Amino acid sequence: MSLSLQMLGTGNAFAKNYFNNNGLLLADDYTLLIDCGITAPLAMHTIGKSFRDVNATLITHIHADHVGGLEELALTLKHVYGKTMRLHLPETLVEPLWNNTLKGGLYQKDAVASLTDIFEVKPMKPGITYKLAPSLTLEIIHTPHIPGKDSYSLLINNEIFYSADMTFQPDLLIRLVREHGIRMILHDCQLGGSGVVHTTLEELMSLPEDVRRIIKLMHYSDEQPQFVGLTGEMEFIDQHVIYKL
Ligand SMILES: O=c1ccn([C@@H]2O[C@@H]3COP(=O)(O)O[C@H]3[C@H]2O)c(=O)[nH]1
Ligand SMILES: [Zn+2]
Ligand SMILES: [Zn+2]
Repeated sequence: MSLSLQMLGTGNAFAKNYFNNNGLLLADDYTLLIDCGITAPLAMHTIGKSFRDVNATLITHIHADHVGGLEELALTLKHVYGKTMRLHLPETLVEPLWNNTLKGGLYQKDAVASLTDIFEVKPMKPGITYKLAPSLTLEIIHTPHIPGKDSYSLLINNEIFYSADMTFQPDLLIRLVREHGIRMILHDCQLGGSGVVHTTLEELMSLPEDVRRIIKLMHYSDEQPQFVGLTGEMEFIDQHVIYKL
């Protein structure tokens, strides 16, 4: 069994030197796109891949750096390739993703009036393990981000935690490592300021050593090069590099 991750981008919502924090999870010959932000179509083009190469897409929450590329994805697949993308997403996001984000661009009288008319929708509930492919299972965990905006982190194969955008949750992280045996944490990382809607580097640095040791940092600002070497045991992941998980 082979599991790898290639981030299409590792930047935060306002980064200009990095694409949006979206990733390709490669489980043997199955590819899952985790989030599809505004820059995802260009990032895919940059690494020489097409949305046709993706078996399914998963959405963590509704912010443009995570869903802004879905209109292009859906229209390209439908009108250029005659395909439909399988879309895994928390059930609470199905209605707002359509009504608040995609309807404006994708609605078509008598043809496309809901998310299920343009995607193969697979709603998910927290606490249930979903088998997406022979060597890939996924569970969603509701994690705090912005008041009133549902956001969900991921448990991959019951051994890797992939954070959505989230505020600092030390108890969850410690529990995942010490009680659940998680062996890797991919975490969003705000390099400066206070962690109002994201987790800051300073907060992650305050975690115990056994937790820090398995953290990889993503969703960072253009200031990232100034922080290389200043993150303790935690390493930045680079966009487009394929990491064996
Ligand atoms: O109360 C708020 C709400 C939002 N924001 C910014 O908007 C961005 C939206 O995408 P993001 O979730 O990746 O990051 C968010 C932040 O950079 C913020 O700083 N404070
Ligand atoms: Zn984001
Ligand atoms: Zn967000």
